[in-house]
Amino acid sequence: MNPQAAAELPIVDLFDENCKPGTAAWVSKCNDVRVALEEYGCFLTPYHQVSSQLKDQVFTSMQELFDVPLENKVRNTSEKPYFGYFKHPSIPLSESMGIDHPTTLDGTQSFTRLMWPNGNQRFRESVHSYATLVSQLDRVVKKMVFESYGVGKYYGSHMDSTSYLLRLIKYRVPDEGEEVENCGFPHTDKSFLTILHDNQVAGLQTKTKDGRWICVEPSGSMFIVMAGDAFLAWSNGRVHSATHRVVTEGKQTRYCVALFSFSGERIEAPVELIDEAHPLMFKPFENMDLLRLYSLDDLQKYSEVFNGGAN
Ligand SMILES: O=C(O)CCC(=O)C(=O)O
Ligand SMILES: [Fe+2]
Repeated sequence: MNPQAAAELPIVDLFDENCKPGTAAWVSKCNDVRVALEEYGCFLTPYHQVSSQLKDQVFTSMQELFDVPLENKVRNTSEKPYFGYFKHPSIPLSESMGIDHPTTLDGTQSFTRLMWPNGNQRFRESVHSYATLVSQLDRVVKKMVFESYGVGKYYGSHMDSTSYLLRLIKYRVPDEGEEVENCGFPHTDKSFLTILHDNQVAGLQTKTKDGRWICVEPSGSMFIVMAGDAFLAWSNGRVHSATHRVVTEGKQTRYCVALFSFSGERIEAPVELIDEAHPLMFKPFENMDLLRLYSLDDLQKYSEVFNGGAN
């Protein structure tokens, strides 16, 4: 069945005027955010703190970035999977690069130096401002969900331990005559939360709980907030982590900026979220271990471990 182009995903405006922490409007908004994440695993939100000008700068900078020579791109390495330059035969149209700690000047500076040894101030500044602003959206969403579950007391230490990865992703147009099987690599994110924004070229699809694929409208003025598997585990299975994929039409290049947040604390459901109706679903684990476990690079290694492989 073809995916539906449904305006079905919830839209939650987190920053409307009346919505200040402590007010009834805030409590009701927290509820909307929580319910959206429980039902769909994602929602759309307008976020005007990132100006149109800044978005344009980021996407223009991304075009420049993917034009740097491959020998520069491959300098973007990391011991953490998906934090570096990534291109995989199973997703032939896409390549991505990762900026670790993008909300710090050091993080954006060292990445920029790898790509442009003589510097590229416009790139560094726009990416740093973008990541900083979007990380504030990440904070608000989590504050709302934690409060909505009545466990706001864990929010501070959770955020203190949180780290970010900014992944810049390109989906190219296939070359003439190039046959590609574009099945879009369905997956769930291993992050706690992911916030996506694209250059208004469609492609993202998410799977509903009842198994239907729906096309997410190109983001435009909206940002897509999506829960990852770590959030699901922390919430003891209440938050849904939606399977999603990117299937582009192949007529225009799609760029997507994804801010992933990872918890530095052990992922462990708060005791308040465990009861008879909700017995503990997951043993405590480290967010980064989850990422490593599922990385494409490491699947081979782990399948050997699981199969008891001797070598
Ligand atoms: O390009 C997109 O919209 C989504 C990318 C994505 O799902 C990911 O990088 O995990
Ligand atoms: Fe994803």
